[in-house]
Parts: sequence; C-alpha cells; structure tokens
Amino acid sequence: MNSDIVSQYKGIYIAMYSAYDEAGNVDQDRVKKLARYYVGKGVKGLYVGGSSGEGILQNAEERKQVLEAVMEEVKGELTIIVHVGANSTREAVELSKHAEKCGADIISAVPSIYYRLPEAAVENHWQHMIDSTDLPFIIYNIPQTTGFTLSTSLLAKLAKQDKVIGVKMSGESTFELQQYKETGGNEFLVFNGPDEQFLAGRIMGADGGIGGTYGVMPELFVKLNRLFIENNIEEAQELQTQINRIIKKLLSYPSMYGACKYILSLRGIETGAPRLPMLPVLPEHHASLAELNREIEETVTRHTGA
Ligand SMILES: CC(=O)N[C@@H]([C@@H](O)[C@H](O)[C@H](O)CO)[C@@H](O)CC(=O)C(=O)O
Repeated sequence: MNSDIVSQYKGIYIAMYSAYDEAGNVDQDRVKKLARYYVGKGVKGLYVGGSSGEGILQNAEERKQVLEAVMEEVKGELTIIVHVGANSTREAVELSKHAEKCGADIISAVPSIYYRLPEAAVENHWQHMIDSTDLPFIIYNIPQTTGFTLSTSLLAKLAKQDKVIGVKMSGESTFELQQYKETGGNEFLVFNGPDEQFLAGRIMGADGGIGGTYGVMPELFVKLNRLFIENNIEEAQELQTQINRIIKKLLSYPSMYGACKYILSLRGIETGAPRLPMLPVLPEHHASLAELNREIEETVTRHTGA
C-alpha cells in the first residue's frame, strides 16, 4: 500500500445517486450519464452505492450493475470508492470481490444493521471484507442510521492494518471526528460526512468530504475545500452558510434524494425517482425545486464564475 495515503486520496467525493428507468429498474445508461456529468467538476471521485446511492435498497445484482456502469464510464478519470456493506457478511464479501474485479479503487462498508450486534461481530463482519480483496478499506460510520457508533478502540485496532486506510465520519460530532483523526494518525484518512458541517469537519481534521448534496452542487464543495486550503476562513464560512440555506431547503421535501434527483433532471440528467420507501417528489414540489435549482446555479456562478 502506498505510504502517502492521505495525499493520494484526500478530496471531495460525491455520494452518487443511483439511476433508474421509469419502472424503477437500474438504468445503466442513466448511471453512466450521471457519472460523466461529474467529470471535470474538480471532484476527486465518487462514492458508489452508499446511503445516497440506495445500495441498501438494492439487491446484489443491481448493486453490481450500478458499479459496472460507473466503471465503464469513468474508470481512470475519477477515484471510485464502493460501498459494499450488506446485512450478511456473505453478501458484503461477494460485493467486495466484485468491486475488485471491476477495478474499483477502494471498498467501504457500514456495519450490518437490524440486529444490535456487539462490537466483536461488527469487527468480524468488516474483517471478512478486508481480507477478501487487496483493495484498501474505509470504515463507514453513520450511527444515526445504523445504531452503531465506531469506538476509538475499534478504530485503533482496525487501523493497524495497512489496508484500513480511513473512516467516513457521517456522525454529527466534530469532536468524535477529531478523535478519529487523532487515533488514526496523520496517515489515516478521515472524511467529513454531514455536508452542513463540511468546513467544521475540515477544521477539526478531516482530509476531505463525501456527501450526497455535493451531487447537485459539486462546484460549491470544491470551492469550499479550496477556500479552506487557502486559509480563507471568512469566505469559506460565508459559502458554507449559503450552502446550508440550500441544504435546509433540500431537507424540507418528503425525501431529499427525490429533491436532488429532480434538480438533476432539470439539468437533463434523468435518474428516475428514489426507490421506495423513499418518497418521490410530487408535482406540487416542481416549481419550488425549479426555483432552488436556479438558486444553486446562481450561487455557483457567483462563487466560481462558471
Ligand atoms: C445521514 C446522511 O445521509 N448523510 C449524508 C449527507 O450527505 C447528508 O445527506 C447531508 O449532509 C444532508 O443532511 C452522507 O454523509 C451520506 C453519504 O455520504 C452517502 O450517501 O453514503
């Protein structure tokens, strides 16, 4: 494994939505078009099949179809992290091996959900994925949905392995994020998860971010990241505030995924409705989402000149 992991992989990763046809089946052409849309936006890569990607709502075959389409379209142009987490260890290992076969760069996983598993079971679950390929592994910590909080002691244990290169911290505590960074050390990647706190996460030690709302405004997160790197905290804070006005509106719809997908459709990128039980947007939401799309595009122009 490359010793300078952080400089190799740090940056902005879009937690990419999945794309379906009108009947709700995975549509590989649409997946490819969406992946292509993100090339040239300045992001480091894509996080495929995560929360925003609804991997957990798809069967293994569908998850493979999504990844295969992404790899066919953008392999070598963007760094691809694949979420392979599944309830059964057997399925997660199958997806891990498939990711390696497709040429993905990194695998990542949430714990198994539903059963309130003890830490030893979660560790064993992750270890099977880690051992099943030669790919680097990023722990996905998202306690508000899984009910499992990664402890610093488990992180320290896992991070001793060369293959375990980082953590995606989607929990909201920037104190915990900082503790993960301190525990993992300088050569251990920490990605900020809550997009509303990107700047806070970076200040507390994150090396970049992985987020779902980046998908409708990647340029703004790339700019925000640059402002942080340039130590222009005042302007960064101002931009994060504007981003948060947008996120607050996105969160006010029955499903944020549906809202983001509708906004993408206004730009000619069709991804279908979110998968049930995620609620779709309704016709009555269309006008306000068109307005929000305009707000995003104006903000991008104002901040990047694009
Ligand atoms: C809890 C949750 O879903 N968090 C999202 C954020 O991108 C989130 O949608 C955003 O901050 C809006 O709240 C990401 O951390 C999840 C993510 O990256 C993913 O889709 O895998």
